[in-house]
Amino acid sequence: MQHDKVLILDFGSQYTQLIARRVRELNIYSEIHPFNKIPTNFQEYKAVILSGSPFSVRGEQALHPDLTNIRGEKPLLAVCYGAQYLAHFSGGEVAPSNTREYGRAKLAFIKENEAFFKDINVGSQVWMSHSDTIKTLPTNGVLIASTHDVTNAAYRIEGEDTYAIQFHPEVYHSTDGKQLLENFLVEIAGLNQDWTPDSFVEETVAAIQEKVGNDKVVLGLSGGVDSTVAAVLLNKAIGKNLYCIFVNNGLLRKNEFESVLNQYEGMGLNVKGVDASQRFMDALAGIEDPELKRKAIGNAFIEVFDDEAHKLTDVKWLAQGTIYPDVIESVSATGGPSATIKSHHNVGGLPDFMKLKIVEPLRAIFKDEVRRVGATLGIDPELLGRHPFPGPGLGIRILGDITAEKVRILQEVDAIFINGLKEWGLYDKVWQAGAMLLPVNSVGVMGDERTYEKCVALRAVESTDGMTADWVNLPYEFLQKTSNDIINKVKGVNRVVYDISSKPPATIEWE
Ligand SMILES: Nc1ncnc2c1ncn2[C@@H]1O[C@H](COP(=O)(O)OP(=O)(O)OP(=O)(O)O)[C@@H](O)[C@H]1O
Ligand SMILES: O=c1[nH]c(=O)c2[nH+]cn([C@@H]3O[C@H](COP(=O)(O)O)[C@@H](O)[C@H]3O)c2[nH]1
Ligand SMILES: NC(=O)CC[C@H](N)C(=O)O
Ligand SMILES: [Mg+2]
Repeated sequence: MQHDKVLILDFGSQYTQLIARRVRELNIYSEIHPFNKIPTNFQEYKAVILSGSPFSVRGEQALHPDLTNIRGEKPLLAVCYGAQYLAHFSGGEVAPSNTREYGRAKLAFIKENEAFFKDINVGSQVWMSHSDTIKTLPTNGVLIASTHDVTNAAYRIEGEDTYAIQFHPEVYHSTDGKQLLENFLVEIAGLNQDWTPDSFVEETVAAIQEKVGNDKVVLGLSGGVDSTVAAVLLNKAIGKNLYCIFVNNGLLRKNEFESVLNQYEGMGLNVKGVDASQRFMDALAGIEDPELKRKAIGNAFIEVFDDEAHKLTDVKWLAQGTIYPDVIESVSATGGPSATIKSHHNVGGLPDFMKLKIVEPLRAIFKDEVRRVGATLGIDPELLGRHPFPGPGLGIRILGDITAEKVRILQEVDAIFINGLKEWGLYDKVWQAGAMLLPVNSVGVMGDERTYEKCVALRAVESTDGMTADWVNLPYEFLQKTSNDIINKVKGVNRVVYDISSKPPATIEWE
């Protein structure tokens, strides 16, 4: 079954992913594409949303795509920069506002009988984040809402399904934001709300069967949520033709290789554990730069998969548990205006020599959606509740070069922290937690002796999808106990700090 889908054109706003999520929460499928790369299957999208942007419409670097083939052709919703640019493009005027507006505002005027504002009333709170303002509406523009400070807070274009808003409906602080998106997508654009986890499973299984047919597939299985859900989906689709490979890269958590392999027993998956720790350690020797480390790890993974694929005859596909944020963060919204933050190890693409085609059934969905799909597939809730753990593992939590001794230290520290969270009933309250080994020695005194040893940082965050995150307010008693345990039990560490930075700007992993 084909679902109605929404095209979100990204101008680089930090909130673009949130727009996609809000739309999907309405059970409508949405995709983000860079503003300057309209997909060739444009006709298949039922509605278009223009995102906000860090740029100014008036600036030299302004992003000015041609909207002629979009405006009036498809239902269009323009948000913030999108609304400003739509005005600018269509005969209106944008100017700097007297004060930069950031934060909450209330709708003070709403035009009557507008389907766009169905079930939304004067007084509704909206979230503003802009320093430009729409001074004059575009040709045929009709004012449909204002706040106390912003007259042109929402407008539409007469005779078209074109709507524009200065505020951000995708941000939770816009209390009726979801209703507004629903009004636009369902009332005005007439999209169906039928994209659900059940339908996702059914269609993905069918799509995999059609794509890979009778071919053999190898899958990188990590013990994490994403690859496990991908494996179960593929297993449902192609059964015995799926060969799962779990690589010990020497950068896993303490005892994780063995315990994960045990955990998969009884799930009906065909899993092989491959110990390649030495290969990774050799590849990483002496490398300090985070991006070079990531690349070295990514390459070593590829070599191991290639070797393993050669041991089986006739393998044509490599499957991975890549999810949407991996894709977005690695390739700057697929070549778009946002910056590359870090190269995720699994998104670089495969070298030509491998001749394997890629199958990534979760490539278009977010983490919480992956968990919902996993639940629909009947996967153990404990497994689905596992914190994310990056493919490069402890390799990107040991700042600077990696040695076997540093890995050992960090494994011990991490185990104390994570087991502590479980014992204290805090594990499920935290989205992700881990420890970083800093390239810093500091002075301590232990048993009247001077020590000069390593410092570790603990990090625990709340998040929904890893795109934004906030540090967790863990109880002092817990931090105190954990710090004591680490310093007393892990040789080589004499100082523990707790990371109290949110993302943005501080990413979850330190490298
Ligand atoms: N040790 C590993 N062995 C084999 N494949 C791996 C390993 N680590 C990562 N991968 C591959 O890289 C992909 C991306 O890793 P990532 O950590 O983002 O996902 P995950 O491990 O499946 O889930 P989670 O985010 O919950 O940790 C995985 O889905 C898997 O295909
Ligand atoms: O499979 C992965 N390969 C990688 O290279 C990688 N880098 C970061 N992460 C995970 O992604 C989420 C966001 O991480 P950052 O805030 O550090 O960018 C967090 O959940 C990170 O653990 C990775 N996962
Ligand atoms: N959030 C946005 O899209 C902001 C748009 C533009 N950069 C402004 O400051 O007005
Ligand atoms: Mg993982």
